[in-house]
Amino acid sequence: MAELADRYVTFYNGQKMPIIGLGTWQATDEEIETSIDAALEAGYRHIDTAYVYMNEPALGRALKKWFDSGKLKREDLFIVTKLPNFGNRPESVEKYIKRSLDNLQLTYLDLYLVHHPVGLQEKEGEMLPKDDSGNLLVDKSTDIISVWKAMEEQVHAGRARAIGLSNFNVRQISRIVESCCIRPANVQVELHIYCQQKNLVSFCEGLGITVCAYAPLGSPNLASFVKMIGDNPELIPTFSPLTEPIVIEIAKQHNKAPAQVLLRHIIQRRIVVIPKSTNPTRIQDNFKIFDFQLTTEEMEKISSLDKGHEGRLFGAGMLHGIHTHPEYPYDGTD
Ligand SMILES: NC(=O)C1=CN([C@@H]2O[C@H](COP(=O)(O)OP(=O)(O)OC[C@H]3O[C@@H](n4cnc5c(N)ncnc54)[C@H](OP(=O)(O)O)[C@@H]3O)[C@@H](O)[C@H]2O)C=CC1
Ligand SMILES: O=C1CO[C@H](CO)[C@@H](O)[C@@H]1O
Repeated sequence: MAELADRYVTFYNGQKMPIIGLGTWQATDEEIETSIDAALEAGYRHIDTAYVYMNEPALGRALKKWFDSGKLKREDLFIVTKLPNFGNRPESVEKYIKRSLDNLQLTYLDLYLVHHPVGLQEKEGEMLPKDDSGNLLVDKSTDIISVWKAMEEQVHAGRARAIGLSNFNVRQISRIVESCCIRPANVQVELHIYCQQKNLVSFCEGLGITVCAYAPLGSPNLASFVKMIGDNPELIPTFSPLTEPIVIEIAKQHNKAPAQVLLRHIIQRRIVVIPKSTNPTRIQDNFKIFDFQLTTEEMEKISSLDKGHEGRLFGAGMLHGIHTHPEYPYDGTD
């Protein structure tokens, strides 16, 4: 059994974030209810969503059911959601956090993240506002510093216990840290065996900022999403962490599944993971990562699989037009 301390990371303000949470991107309303039930029964206490995933209302209903049953209390859970790109304006932050809280039927969030440094224009009801040529409607006037000030106000107002950033690069995090009153508590970025974010992780560690890994299994459904939004799935790299031979070999040694080794490798680096699944068996399996340990040699073997920025799946190949924004974060450097 894992020590209790192994199951959390601790923010600089003392708040504890469960080191594994359930990802919910692409989960439909119907899937949310069964996956939340399966996850909470399996022991998950941390759920990751976002305004743009459009499943906050279903998640809110599922959570209410658990609270009403008396099986769990609000303070037992760690709920994360995110400010949409089209809310990246200081005057929009309060509006969107209030909408998320209403959707989730909650009075506070444990962590509220700026989803992305790139601001988009607002087109009511559209999650990815685009022009007639299919280019994202970027808003080049985004001022990430003033957006952050508005995020800080959400902590003062009691709507968020902690605030953080997602998809920001090291230089952007550094700009926020230099001018902030409340430091980001957590930074959520793409992180898996081929994109290990070694520089960003050590930069954040040095500042006492925790890191959360999205797409820890390599987001195997990404190409179908890219096709669905009208982008070219052929531009998405075909890396597949789940079928990496070194991972399969290590998994056999431990009598574990490749997904469990991928997740274990990340939490052993003291990084939070949020694997998404709507399949109850996989939800349970993904949580069974506290009863084995990778050896130093195994950690090193997996560490050597890193491709740095080349290993990124969520890059310029998707969201046509996003790279024209001055805050586009993935230019191949830190
Ligand atoms: N901040 C950001 O910009 C982003 C945040 N995120 C967050 O991170 C979460 C995780 O990332 P995501 O992109 O979903 O990708 P993941 O790497 O978590 O992969 C999820 C996919 O893997 C499948 N899967 C889950 N468990 C297993 C298993 N044990 N074996 C084999 N396949 C499995 C799932 O299918 P099935 O459901 O059928 O099990 C699903 O298709 C998101 O859900 C979201 O909450 C994600 C992307 C960007
Ligand atoms: O969380 C996310 C999942 O992927 C989507 C497409 O890029 C984004 O909305 C967002 O980054």
